Amino acid sequence: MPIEDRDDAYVVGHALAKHTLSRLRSVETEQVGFRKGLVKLGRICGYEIIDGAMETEFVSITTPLSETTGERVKGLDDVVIINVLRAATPFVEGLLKAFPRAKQGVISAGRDEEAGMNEDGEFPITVDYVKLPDISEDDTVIIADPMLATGSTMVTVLDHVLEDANPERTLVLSAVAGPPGLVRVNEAFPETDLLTVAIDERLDEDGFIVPGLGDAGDRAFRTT
Ligand SMILES: O=P(O)(O)OC[C@H]1O[C@H](OP(=O)(O)OP(=O)(O)O)[C@H](O)[C@@H]1O
Ligand SMILES: O=c1cc[nH]c(=O)[nH]1
Ligand SMILES: [Mg+2]
Repeated sequence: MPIEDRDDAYVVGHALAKHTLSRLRSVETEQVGFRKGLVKLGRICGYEIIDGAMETEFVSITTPLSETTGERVKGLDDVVIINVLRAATPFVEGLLKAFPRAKQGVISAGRDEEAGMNEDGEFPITVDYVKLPDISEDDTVIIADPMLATGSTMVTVLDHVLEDANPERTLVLSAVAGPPGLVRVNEAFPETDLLTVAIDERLDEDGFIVPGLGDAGDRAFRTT
């Protein structure tokens, strides 16, 4: 199934993506299964991005027997993947199976859970480390973070990534998105495309996505 265009996001409709996300959601899936699931989901999403958002071109090929025409994906070398530490790490490992030659950037950005959500539904975000590659005007930038909840983290990340860059396309890839995060990122960065595997119902009073899958970082890294 292709990527579906909803009003506020594109949704990955691949059956294996939904299957894998359902395993991730289950409270019975422990650390190793959870981490492997995020890797697998990243790989599937990467293939879906190629299938749904990238063009192919015809190329001449010589097989051991004859000349023929084949197809290659255009722009595979012009991809930048940004890992939002920490929960995106296994997700990015999977994405790299689809884009093995991507340039990579890392941003450590986290919600200040102790401060909590303010009355506008935003978290203060602490940014500890930013290391980005050069981003050119031909590049497709994929910012990976499995959870898009209030959008506070992603807006901060996009501020950093797009501060000095004007890539051809910017994609925010999540596994699960909450409606407030989609609205916030769309308002702040209307040119950015949001792609997710599921759009969930709501956020709870602590800013967690419901039904969601809990705290992705804690589940993947076995912290509490
Ligand atoms: O949309 P938001 O409300 O900003 O929430 C989403 C953020 O929360 C999680 O990270 P967290 O701050 O828990 O850091 P971690 O990856 O280190 O656990 C998640 O990986 C996102 O980065
Ligand atoms: O539900 C949520 C919200 C933010 N971060 C998570 O890991 N899970
Ligand atoms: Mg976390």
